[in-house]
Amino acid sequence: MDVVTAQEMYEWDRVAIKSTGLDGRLLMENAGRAVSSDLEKKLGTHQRVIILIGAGNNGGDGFVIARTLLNRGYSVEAWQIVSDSKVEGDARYHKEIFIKSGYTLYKLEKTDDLSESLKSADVIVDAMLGIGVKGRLREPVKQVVELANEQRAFRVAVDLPTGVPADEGIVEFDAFKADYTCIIAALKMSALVEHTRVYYGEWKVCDIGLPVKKLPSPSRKVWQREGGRRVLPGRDPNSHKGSHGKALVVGGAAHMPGSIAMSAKAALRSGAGLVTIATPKSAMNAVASYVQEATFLPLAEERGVIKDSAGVDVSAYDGVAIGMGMGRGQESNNLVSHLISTVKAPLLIDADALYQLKNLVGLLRSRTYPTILTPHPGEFAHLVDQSISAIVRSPFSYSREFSKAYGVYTVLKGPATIITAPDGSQFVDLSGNAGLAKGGSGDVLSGILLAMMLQSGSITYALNNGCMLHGLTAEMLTKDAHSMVDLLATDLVEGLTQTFRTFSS
Ligand SMILES: NC(=O)C1=CN([C@@H]2O[C@H](COP(=O)(O)OP(=O)(O)OC[C@H]3O[C@@H](n4cnc5c(N)ncnc54)[C@H](O)[C@@H]3O)[C@@H](O)[C@H]2O)[C@@H](O)CC1
Ligand SMILES: [K+]
Repeated sequence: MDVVTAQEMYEWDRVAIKSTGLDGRLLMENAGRAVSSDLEKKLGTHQRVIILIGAGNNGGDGFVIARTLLNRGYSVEAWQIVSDSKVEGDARYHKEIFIKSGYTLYKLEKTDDLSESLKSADVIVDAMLGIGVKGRLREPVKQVVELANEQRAFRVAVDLPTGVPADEGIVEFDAFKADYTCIIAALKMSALVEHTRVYYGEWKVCDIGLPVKKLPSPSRKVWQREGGRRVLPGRDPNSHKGSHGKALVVGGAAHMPGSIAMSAKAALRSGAGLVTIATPKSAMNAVASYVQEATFLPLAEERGVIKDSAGVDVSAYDGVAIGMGMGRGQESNNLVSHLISTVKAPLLIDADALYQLKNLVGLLRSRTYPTILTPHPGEFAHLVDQSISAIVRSPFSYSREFSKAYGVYTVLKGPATIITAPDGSQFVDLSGNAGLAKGGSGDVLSGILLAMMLQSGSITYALNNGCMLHGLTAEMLTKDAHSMVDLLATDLVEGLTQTFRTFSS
């Protein structure tokens, strides 16, 4: 599923019309019908529907929806909220068909009249503005949006909620608050960004018959379960432990043995052949009691945390992850820079090692093997010297810029996790739920990602699938055994068993 900006959507529209001769009015008819059919699944036959229609093509979709639902016998009032002279082009064409079909068009003259109608509505459909919105809402749209938001009716947006920008990064806006959004043709970027996604409610993308083969690819996609399943690494019947990769996880401290232990166990549960844990000697017993299958590489320590361990030999491993529960003291800085310079295999940098990376970021460019960073927005903000709110408002551009500048894979974690490759191509993983918002989930993810990389020819597929397996496990566990409140990271490690049994079969 592609994710587009407003500009990319307009380009799709242009290419579709130019390359095939499809008429814009036909696309509008398709859009309106697709939305109507989707909406019908949510409508009771006696429910009163009010459709709010604006001046542009989003309003044009509204005329088609109103006509289609009225033709199908629903109780619909269509309200044009702008003056007649503003309705032009394809929207005007569909307005005329609506009127010639014998239906009444209500026009906004006194807000009180619309207000009365809205009060008795069961469903309010917003076809006022779509991807063409510019800046804060102007009157009369602003007032109508405020009125609609006050009602108890079920609110449905067409394409995107009026006022919400299609792109990331725009902070000042007023918007229709939808319970459900029927998105036209392609998912808009703002549906995945924290401060705008809340306005969409639940959503679905409706197909309007664009010529898929002809459309330019936006190089930004949602990673989907079926695609993921197809590229999940299998288990060769003749394989042995060496066939599935030797992993090294580096981190832990005497007062924080849990993180590295969970990463190691998650890596084993995700199919790594052998896992070695490099940790201070004083943390080893605690870690070993949780992961009996791992071997150990004791590291020099001072007061329970890793001390300068620059000499540690990492040549024997097929993949390395560093940072989980390591602590942020300067002592481990040399170790991080040593691994960046010497690991001749995929190197995943997480948690406290991301913190250390700030002074070492220039070294990343010299790596010839894949480097993977797995920050949450706070860690990423620290790394790139931005505020957390700047990152969560523009996660796509910040992670793309960073990945391209330093030649690394960035896994920016969140409700929509964005996985960016060094060439700037991006995938979004939407699996998981709020049960994951707890200490330790990230450690488990690092272990899964490391194991997936050992077993897959493609780092991107490994990361996408690793994020998805992690999220699916949370979803599965909170469906039966757990709630989102009590779910623990160790539950995720154990839950991987069922995810692999069901997802990879
Ligand atoms: N393939 C496509 O791209 C298709 C797009 N369609 C629809 O067309 C929409 C885009 O149409 P348009 O480009 O006409 O744009 P919109 O319909 O989103 O908005 C344009 C109108 O909004 C007004 N406007 C902009 N900012 C405003 C503000 N802050 N306050 C008040 N009024 C404001 C403009 O004056 C203009 O009249 C899509 O969202 C979708 O609903 C569909 O008709 C089908 C095909
Ligand atoms: K809309």
